[in-house]
Amino acid sequence: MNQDIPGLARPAAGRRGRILVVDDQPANIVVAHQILRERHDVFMATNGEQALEFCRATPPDMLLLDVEMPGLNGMDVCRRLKQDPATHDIPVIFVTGLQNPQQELECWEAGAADFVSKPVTPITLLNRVNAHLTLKFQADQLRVLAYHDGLTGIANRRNFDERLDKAWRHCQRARSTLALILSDVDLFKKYNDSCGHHAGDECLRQVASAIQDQMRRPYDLAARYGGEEFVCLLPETTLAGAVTVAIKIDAAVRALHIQHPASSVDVCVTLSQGVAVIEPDAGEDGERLLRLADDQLYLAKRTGRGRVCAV
Ligand SMILES: Nc1nc2c(ncn2[C@@H]2O[C@H](COP(=O)(O)OP(=O)(O)OP(=O)(O)O)[C@@H](O)[C@H]2O)c(=O)[nH]1
Repeated sequence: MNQDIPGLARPAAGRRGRILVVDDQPANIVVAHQILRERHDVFMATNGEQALEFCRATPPDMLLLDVEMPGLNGMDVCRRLKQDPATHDIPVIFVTGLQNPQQELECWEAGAADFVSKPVTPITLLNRVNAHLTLKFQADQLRVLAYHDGLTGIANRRNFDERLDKAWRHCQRARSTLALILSDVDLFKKYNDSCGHHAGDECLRQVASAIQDQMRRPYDLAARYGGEEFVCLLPETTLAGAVTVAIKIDAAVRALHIQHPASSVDVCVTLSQGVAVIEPDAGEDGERLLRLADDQLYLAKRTGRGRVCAV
């Protein structure tokens, strides 16, 4: 039905948005729902606390936020969303009944993406929502590209560096251990030379996926560390636990049965792995953990490859 409305912009990236409509007057929510429901999934909250709870639990793609509400008003809600890294990228469109420049200024300062006036004009509301959703989806896509490796699709080095820093501080606070596995494809230069770069790329994709499949806890991270080297970050994990994961990775990669005609280790592709565990200390950072794991990886290479060494 909306397709027939003259002047309607293309729906944002062809995707349905998840839009939270926040208004203390249920009748206003019903109006917004009627306008948006055909193209988007609409959720509702009738006060600020409910809205914040919804955003923390299941962040929507956008908020349509009433300015005047009893309790937490729209500006309070917006400010809190912008302070929380988990919600600060959600665009907020204020729905305002007053033509009040001072209030508008406060909304911009609170982090508004845009305004619409009550009573809302359906075509204007839809176009504003679509325009901001398009920007939001593009920003989401850029973030995925910036934090993931283009060849294998798993986390990239930047992603790992940031997560290592967070995991370090978390384990320091929790007085728990932080484990790290460095995994390097054995004799990969020879693999490329004998099978070709295209096969080399495909091999890295399969190895990455096999490693990723072994990450079973929500805070575990597998990343491509560089070339043919991968890293797994395992917060709150003991040495024994990390070695178990490394052995599973070893088995999963061998089970791929990728023929390596130039390997002196096995007939198929294998990994050398170094495992290290540390109880993070104040005044240090993840570099030491990386160095410890790298020493073990070097030991695995030197003592025959296709094995796990741990400290
Ligand atoms: N196909 C492909 N090759 C890559 C990629 N990144 C790195 N390489 C290759 O990986 C090879 C790594 O070689 P080396 O560092 O000498 O290590 P190795 O041959 O695996 O030997 P060991 O580590 O001692 O077992 C180099 O030839 C790189 O060109 C990639 O994205 N695709």
